[in-house]
Amino acid sequence: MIEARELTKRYGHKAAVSGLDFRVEPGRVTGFLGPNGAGKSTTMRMILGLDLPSSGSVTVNGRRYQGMVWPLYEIGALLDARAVHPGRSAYNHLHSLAAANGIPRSRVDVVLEQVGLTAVARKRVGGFSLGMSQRLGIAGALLGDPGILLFDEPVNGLDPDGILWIRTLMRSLAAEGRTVLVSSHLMSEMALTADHLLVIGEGRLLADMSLDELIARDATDRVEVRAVDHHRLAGELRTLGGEVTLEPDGTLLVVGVDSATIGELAAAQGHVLHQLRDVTSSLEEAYFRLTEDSVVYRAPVPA
Ligand SMILES: Nc1ncnc2c1ncn2[C@@H]1O[C@H](COP(=O)(O)OP(=O)(O)OP(=O)(O)O)[C@@H](O)[C@H]1O
Repeated sequence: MIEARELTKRYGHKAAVSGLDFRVEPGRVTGFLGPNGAGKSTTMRMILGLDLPSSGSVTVNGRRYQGMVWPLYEIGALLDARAVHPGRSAYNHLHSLAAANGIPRSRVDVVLEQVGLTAVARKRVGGFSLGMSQRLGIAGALLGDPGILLFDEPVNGLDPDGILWIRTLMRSLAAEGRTVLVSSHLMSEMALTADHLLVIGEGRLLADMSLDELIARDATDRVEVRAVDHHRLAGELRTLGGEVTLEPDGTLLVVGVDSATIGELAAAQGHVLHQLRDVTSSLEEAYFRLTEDSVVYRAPVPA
């Protein structure tokens, strides 16, 4: 388990992370979300002892990372997959990591097999594709067979096969009872991978809840209707108390009247419908609404 208490990091006058309180529990994948500059990497670096908190604390299995004798047995991390000496082979890279951390050499073959790099183990890392480098980074994280794993943007730049592989790996690590914390900007991927979410904005905790709860909290039940005479139908739905938005393509978005009622009204009034469907909120929509006030870097939307 990872536990942060009032975790704060200031750079000069600016707080990158402000009073974060959270627990990352075992047995599930916890997604770590937030806009650019929200403080995700800074938090991960503090968990791993690469940065010291200005105040507050963060512990791994109840202890600070700096106090661990052999940390790779407790927590493994993928932060920057390209941060590997390019002239080394995958095998040598993992072997030296194992040797420096008191991990038996036999684990190197095990993790190479686990990430599918056995066939290229003797090749120079400098010639690896991004996907192969990510796999090597993950092999390094798994080397000590730790109970806690941290992945910073693990699917960045990966092809669909690579993304599916990482998703499956994370789910199986969590199913084995491990603690898995993963940051990502890909909402559709997070919706498929994470059970629980921590959302931060401008260094502050915005949400700490299950994926289902976050989506349900934001949900506004809407119905999408396409009708031949959409202007007449829109008027009739407004008379029923519906809030109706007319999209440029003629689609009506209706809040406040359910799809069964709309279907019955359409039949009674002789409307020809081309579409009638319930729309549920996605994680992406819930995320946008949650973080809209804390986006630091925002470009103007093209007209
Ligand atoms: N070494 C540093 N010195 C000064 N400011 C820093 C340093 N590291 C991070 N920051 C600032 O702290 C804030 C949080 O940055 P951080 O990289 O943790 O965000 P992030 O959520 O990981 O962003 P991204 O999604 O873009 O990776 C940013 O405003 C960043 O500019």
